[in-house]
Amino acid sequence: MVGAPVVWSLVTGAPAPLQRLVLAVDGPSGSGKSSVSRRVARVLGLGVLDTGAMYRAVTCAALDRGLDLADADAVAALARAAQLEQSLDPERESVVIDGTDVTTAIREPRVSAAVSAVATNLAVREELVARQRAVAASGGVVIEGRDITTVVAPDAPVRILLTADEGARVARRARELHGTADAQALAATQDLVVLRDARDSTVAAFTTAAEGVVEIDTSALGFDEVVQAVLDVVVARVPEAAAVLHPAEAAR
Ligand SMILES: Nc1ncnc2c1ncn2[C@@H]1O[C@H](COP(=O)(O)OP(=O)(O)OP(=O)(O)O)[C@@H](O)[C@H]1O
Ligand SMILES: Nc1ccn([C@H]2C[C@H](O)[C@@H](COP(=O)(O)O)O2)c(=O)n1
Repeated sequence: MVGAPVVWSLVTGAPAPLQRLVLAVDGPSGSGKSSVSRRVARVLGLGVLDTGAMYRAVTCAALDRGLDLADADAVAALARAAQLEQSLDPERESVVIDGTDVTTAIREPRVSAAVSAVATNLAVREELVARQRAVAASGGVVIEGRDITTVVAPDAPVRILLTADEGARVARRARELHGTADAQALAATQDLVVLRDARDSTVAAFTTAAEGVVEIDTSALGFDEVVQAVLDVVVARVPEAAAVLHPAEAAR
């Protein structure tokens, strides 16, 4: 079919050069970075680090301990002391903080509503960025968030900013949360996306691409088309990646 997306699939294990690869992905809420990064990691045989989950885990622990999130020192102390274990396996999402499995809890509305207060705490950011850089140093990973292309891994060989217009992002989130993007669902979702981005953008630049970062506007693209666009950038920047990819024979 003319114009049908060609989706890459993995035919062999990732070659040695990809084991050192860091693919940095940023974007605003609903741009698709978590879902796209997970799929790309699977296809390339890489790990995936969801850095938003780290901010969410600290938020969860702070709320569970009854901390006042406005108490920047107390929350930063918690972040510094926290034992955070996170699966990098794209097939298995798992987040454990100080022995408590918060994989599901970090997605609860109470955490989504509060996480910006933690993500805008500069001392918390310093701690979590250091941990994210340690993962980047090991390589073989897709890292996604808001400041990966600019702060965490500005030297990564592949850096991508996923964008989408506000309407598309709110509609995606509405479908995810309410199963529909009707007027009521859109209204209920608008602030979740727009206000959080406004708060988060006070500490990270994720709306315009920094120099050397490839922007992919996903507004009019389907999920598989975005995955392919990302893989095309990877192959353009790291030609060795082509050795493990071939066009899928049928749409996946
Ligand atoms: N190109 C696309 N077209 C339609 N829906 C998409 C597309 N990409 C992702 N989605 C869907 O949009 C929703 C939001 O995607 P995702 O969670 O990956 O975004 P995100 O950028 O990581 O957002 P956040 O930072 O808020 O977690 C998901 O339900 C996902 O399946
Ligand atoms: N590198 C990052 C990753 C995430 N954040 C903020 C943005 C959100 O408020 C929160 C949770 O992220 P999400 O799971 O919705 O992607 O953490 C950030 O500031 N920097």
